[in-house]
Amino acid sequence: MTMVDVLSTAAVEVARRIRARVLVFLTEPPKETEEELLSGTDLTLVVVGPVFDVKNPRLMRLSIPPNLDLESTLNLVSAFLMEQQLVKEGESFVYVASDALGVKTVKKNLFAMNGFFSQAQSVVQRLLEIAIELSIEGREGHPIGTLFVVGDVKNVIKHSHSMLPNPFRGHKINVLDRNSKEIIKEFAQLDGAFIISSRGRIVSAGVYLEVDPRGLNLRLPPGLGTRHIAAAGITKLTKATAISLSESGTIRIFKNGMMLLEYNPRMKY
Ligand SMILES: Nc1ncnc2c1ncn2[C@@H]1O[C@H](COP(=O)(O)OP(=O)(O)OP(=O)(O)O)[C@@H](O)[C@H]1O
Repeated sequence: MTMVDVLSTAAVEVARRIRARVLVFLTEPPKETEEELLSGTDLTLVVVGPVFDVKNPRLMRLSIPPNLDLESTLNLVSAFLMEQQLVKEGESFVYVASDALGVKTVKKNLFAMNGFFSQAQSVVQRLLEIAIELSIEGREGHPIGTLFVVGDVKNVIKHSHSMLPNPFRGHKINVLDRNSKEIIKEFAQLDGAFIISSRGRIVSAGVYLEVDPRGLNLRLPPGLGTRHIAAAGITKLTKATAISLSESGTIRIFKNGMMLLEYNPRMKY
């Protein structure tokens, strides 16, 4: 019997006792657990893995950035479960990792819009992962804010201008390449936005987005400043997705002028 087998059996028992409705695997579950669960209990099984799939509503695969710390992973799983109405605020779910078993109670102040998790492609996920690290770590002891605009590069460029010579010109740096992370974090200290292709190539940084919010009918939470208006606005003007990191540590993802996710890794959820 492997460790995951042992933990899985215990997790089913814990779920039964605390009346949890969802069991989350942060690691590949044993095949028998899947079968046993789907026949013997009314638990929903969510497996965090590389593909998103809701074909079987009692056995879901959820794709979130793979290299997050446990707390951020569980927070994003919570957002997904709330979005799917699988748990309500105050309810708990049981999770199994490769060497741990735990219970997480879901709080309400994490916002994810319907469909976010099914849409987020790998480039957006990767930037979310980098934004989470930047939010937690800051840079040289200071909190920093930044903005990534992904996809529809031609149209994004039409609505922007460079504030400095493009440091990425002539370099083929891709956000999906593990080695690019430190470079991105370093250039995130520049004013302005990164422009990134839908395949992950960094086209430029230090870009000012020319967005006039009048007439765009953006529906944003109150109190957001110019970075966030530009982030939401560019996604209304183009087909791009924007990932903003506020100096306060909050990460927001926008598409079609709407906010799809709001998460602050520095906060306790
Ligand atoms: N149109 C824009 N295009 C690109 N970057 C922008 C734009 N507007 C603002 N920024 C960037 O956002 C930074 C912060 O601006 P501001 O404080 O108004 O935004 P904010 O939305 O309140 O963000 P934060 O929550 O981080 O303070 C600016 O210094 C600039 O680097």
